[in-house]
Amino acid sequence: MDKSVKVPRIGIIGGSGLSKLLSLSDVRRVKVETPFGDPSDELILGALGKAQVAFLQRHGPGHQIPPAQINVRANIAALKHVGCTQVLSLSAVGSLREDCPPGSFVLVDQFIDRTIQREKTYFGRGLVGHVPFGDPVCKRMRTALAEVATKLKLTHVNGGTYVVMEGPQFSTRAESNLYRSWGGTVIGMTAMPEAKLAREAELCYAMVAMPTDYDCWYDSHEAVTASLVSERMERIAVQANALVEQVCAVLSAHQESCPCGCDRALDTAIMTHPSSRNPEMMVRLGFVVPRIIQSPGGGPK
Ligand SMILES: CSC[C@H]1O[C@H](OP(=O)(O)O)[C@H](O)[C@@H]1O
Ligand SMILES: Nc1ncnc2[nH]cnc12
Repeated sequence: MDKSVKVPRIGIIGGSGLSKLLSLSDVRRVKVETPFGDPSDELILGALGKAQVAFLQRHGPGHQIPPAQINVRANIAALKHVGCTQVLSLSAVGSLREDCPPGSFVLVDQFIDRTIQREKTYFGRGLVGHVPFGDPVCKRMRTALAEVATKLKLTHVNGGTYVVMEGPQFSTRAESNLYRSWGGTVIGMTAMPEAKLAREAELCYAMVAMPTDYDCWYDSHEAVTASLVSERMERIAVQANALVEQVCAVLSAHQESCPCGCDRALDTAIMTHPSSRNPEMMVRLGFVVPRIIQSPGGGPK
């Protein structure tokens, strides 16, 4: 890999209706091959103001990849490989709460993972690991997002639970009401396993959820359709871009180690004895977390 590609960057994952960043300059596209297969698309490297970023369309060019078939392991591995240390993820969601209307922003701090069909870990037989996940979102990133959202006078809620459903069909009304009774704030199909894999990759991760609809629970509002999601995302794109651009300026100043410990998640994670670790799995994990093989004596035990 060209060395100039690998500088400290902010990874930005764009979801439905957010296929590009409006003010990106010095743009170049790179194809990253990973031991986990191909990411959803080439990464778009560039500068957002003074911040170096890597943008990835989650559903691929022209929205070809459905939520359950996104190769999230490759997406996260590719972002890490080009030097990303923080990942800002954007997702169009249904709102489960009256006070998070379409057009607002929810700075998510928790998830309920209801997905069933997806590859969710870089670990496995021969290399067993369990990362802490009580606080799945990086507090330093979420604080920065809240400050910028306030400065931009965006309607936003700081904190909220994102229920991740399998899809691709939207929920039944009974399910939607069940998720509300669980304390869900928003519902979408893509935040998992993204957040889990970001933690295993020792990346800081934050999720900006953008409600486009009230799912199907709210009788006096239109129930969700894919067309409604696209239409509402078009309306919010300029505000979403402003939030991303301004928060990247703050995130790019995060040079020191993460106070929440996101960048050291593997320190306490690995169960398999060093002499019993599968060498191929170590190499694959090493693509994502190079320190695990670069410093066998000093890296995670
Ligand atoms: C087009 S409606 C359903 C689809 O939109 C959201 O995608 P993303 O999270 O990538 O913005 C939602 O999670 C579903 O995947
Ligand atoms: N109601 C909804 N359910 C799941 N994903 C969504 N994305 C946007 N709206 C959604």
